[in-house]
Amino acid sequence: MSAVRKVALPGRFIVLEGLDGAGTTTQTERLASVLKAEGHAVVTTREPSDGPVGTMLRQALTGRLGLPHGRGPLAQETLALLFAADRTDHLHARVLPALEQGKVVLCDRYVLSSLAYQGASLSMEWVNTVNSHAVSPDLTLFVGVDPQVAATRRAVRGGPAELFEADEAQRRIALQYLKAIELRENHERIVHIDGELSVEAVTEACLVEVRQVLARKR
Ligand SMILES: Nc1ncnc2c1ncn2[C@@H]1O[C@H](COP(=O)(O)OP(=O)(O)O)[C@@H](O)[C@H]1O
Ligand SMILES: Cc1cn([C@H]2C[C@H](O)[C@@H](COP(=O)(O)OP(=O)(O)O)O2)c(=O)[nH]c1=O
Repeated sequence: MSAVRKVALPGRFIVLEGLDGAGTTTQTERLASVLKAEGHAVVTTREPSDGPVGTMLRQALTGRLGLPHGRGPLAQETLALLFAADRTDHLHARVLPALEQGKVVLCDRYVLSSLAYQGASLSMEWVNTVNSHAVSPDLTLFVGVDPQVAATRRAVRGGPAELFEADEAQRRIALQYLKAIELRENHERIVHIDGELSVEAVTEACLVEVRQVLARKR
C-alpha cells in the first residue's frame, strides 16, 4: 500500500517541522502575517490539533492523561495511533475545507513529526503505514537546529516540560527526522532551512520556498 496520498486542491498546504524549540510556532505566525499582508487567504493551524483527539493528546503530553494507577504515560503505540487519528480528523475538519476554498494552510507539524517522534521508539515503516491516509503537503519546511540550541530556546521560552522534551530524547528525534526526510523526500517536497539563523533570516529563507509553491500552477 502506498504511504503517500496526493490531492490537487486549489489551495496550498505548507507544513513546518522541527525539534521542540526549533522555532516553528514563531515562523508559522511570521509567514502568515507576511502572506496575509500580500493579500493571500491564510489559515494557520497545528498538530496536535485543537479538535477532540488533539485535545486528548495534549493532555497525554502534559501528563494529565496516562495509564491507570499512576503507571506512567500512554503506550507509544497508543500515542502513535492517536496522532494518526487526530491527523485524519484535522484534515477533514479544517485543512481540506480550507484547501478546497483556495486558501494557504500553514500547519505547525504533520506526518514528519510522527515519523520522527513515534519512529524513535516504534517501527518507522509502521508509523508511515498508519499515516497513509494523510494527504501530502505541497511543501514541508524542516527548520533544523542542533538539539542543544533547541534546548536553550525551550529554557528561555519557559513553560512546563512535555513528554518528549528530555535532552536525550530530542537528540534521538533529531536523527529520526533525517531518516524520516530520507523516507519521504522522493515523494514530496521537503526543504531543510537553517533554523540557527536569526528569526528574520529564517523567515526570509522560508519565504523563498513558499513563493515558489504559490507561483506553481496546478
Ligand atoms: N531563529 C531564532 N533565533 C533565536 N530565537 C528564536 C528563533 N526562533 C524562535 N526563537 C525563540 O525560541 C523559542 C522557541 O520558539 P518557538 O517558535 O516557540 O519553537 P517551537 O514552536 O518550534 O517549539 C521562543 O522563545 C522564540 O522566541
Ligand atoms: C504532530 C505530532 C507531535 N508530536 C509531539 C511533538 C511535540 O513534542 C508535541 C507537540 O507539542 P507542542 O506543544 O505543539 O510543541 P512545540 O510548540 O514545541 O512544537 O507533540 C509527536 O510526537 N507526534 C506527532 O505526530
